[in-house]
Amino acid sequence: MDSIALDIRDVSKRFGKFQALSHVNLAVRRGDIYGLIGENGAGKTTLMRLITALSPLQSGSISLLGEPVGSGQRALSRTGAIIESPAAFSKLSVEENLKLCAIQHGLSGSSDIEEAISFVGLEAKRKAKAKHLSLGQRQRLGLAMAILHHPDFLILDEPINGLDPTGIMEFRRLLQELNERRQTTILISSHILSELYQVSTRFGIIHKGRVVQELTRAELDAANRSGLLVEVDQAPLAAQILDQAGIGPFDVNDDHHLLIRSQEVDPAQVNVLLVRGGVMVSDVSRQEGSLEQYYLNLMAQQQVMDEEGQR
Ligand SMILES: Nc1ncnc2c1ncn2[C@@H]1O[C@H](COP(=O)(O)OP(=O)(O)OP(=O)(O)O)[C@@H](O)[C@H]1O
Repeated sequence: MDSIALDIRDVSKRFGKFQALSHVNLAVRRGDIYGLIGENGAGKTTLMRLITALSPLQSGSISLLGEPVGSGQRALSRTGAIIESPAAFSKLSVEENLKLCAIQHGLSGSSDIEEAISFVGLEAKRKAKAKHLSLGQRQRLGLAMAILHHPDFLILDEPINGLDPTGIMEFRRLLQELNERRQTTILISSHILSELYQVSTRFGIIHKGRVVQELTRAELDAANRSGLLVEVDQAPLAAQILDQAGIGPFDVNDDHHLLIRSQEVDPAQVNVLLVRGGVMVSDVSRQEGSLEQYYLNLMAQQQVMDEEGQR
C-alpha cells in the first residue's frame, strides 16, 4: 500500500490577481497527524478546499489516498472534513443531522450514528437542536458528522477554535483515539500551536501561500532542544574560554548570554570552567524550545527574506 496518503505537487491558486498559493509541495504519510501552521491568510483553508475539491485546482496536482483529486469521488468518499465551520443544520437535532449525513454517505442502519454519537460523547444531547448546542458540543457534532462513515483521511480546519481548555483536551483525546484505534490519517490546522504540537506527528509551515518548511516532530524536537543557556557578566570573555576548551558550538546572544547548542555539555563543567577563568556565572539552564518559538523564529527569518526580496 502507498505510504503517502496525500501528495500535493506544485499547486498554485489565484483569486483574480491575488496569488493565494504558490508552488505548494506537501506530503502527508498514512498514519500521520499533520499539523498545518500559518498566519491568518497564509492559505491553509484554500489548500484544504482544493484537497476536498470544494474549489477547483488551477495548476499542479493533488493525489488523495492514491487517487488524483478531481478525477472522481472515490477518495473523497473515504475522507471526512470540517472546513471553516462544522456544517450542521441549526434547526435539526444531533441525531437528525447525523441521519442526513448517513443518507449522503449511503449508510443504512443506525449503528454508525450510535457509534459516532458515543465516540464524541453527545449521548445526552442526541435530541437537542444544533443551534442549542454549546460551541464545544457543536464542534463535537461536526467531528461526529466528519467521521460517521469511518474515513481513512480526516481534514480539520481550525477544529478547536473557541473551545475551552477542557474542550481542547477532549478534542485532542478524540483525535488521538481516531488515529490510534482507526488508523485515521489527519490533516489539521490550528493557531493554538501548543495544542498542535501535542497532537501532531509532522508539521508543515505555510507562509504567504508557500510551504516554507515541513518537519517531523522528532526534527522539531531536535532543532528546539537548543542546549545550554549561560548567563554571565562578560559574554566575550566567556566565549574565549569556551572556545579554548573546545566547548561548542555556541552563539553569543548578547553581552550577558551565550547559548551552547549541544545536549552533551555538562552544566557543572561549564560553570567551573568559566568561574576559574574569571567570569561570573549567574545562571546555567537547559533551553527547551516550543513549536511556537520555532515558528516565530522562522517567521522572523521569512520577514527578513521577504524584505530583502522587495529591495
Ligand atoms: N474566494 C476567494 N476570493 C478571493 N480571495 C480569497 C478567496 N478565498 C481566500 N482568499 C484569500 O486567500 C488568502 C488565503 O486565505 P485562506 O482562507 O486560505 O487563509 P488561512 O491560512 O486559512 O487563514 P486563517 O488562518 O485566517 O483562516 C487570503 O488573503 C484570502 O483573503
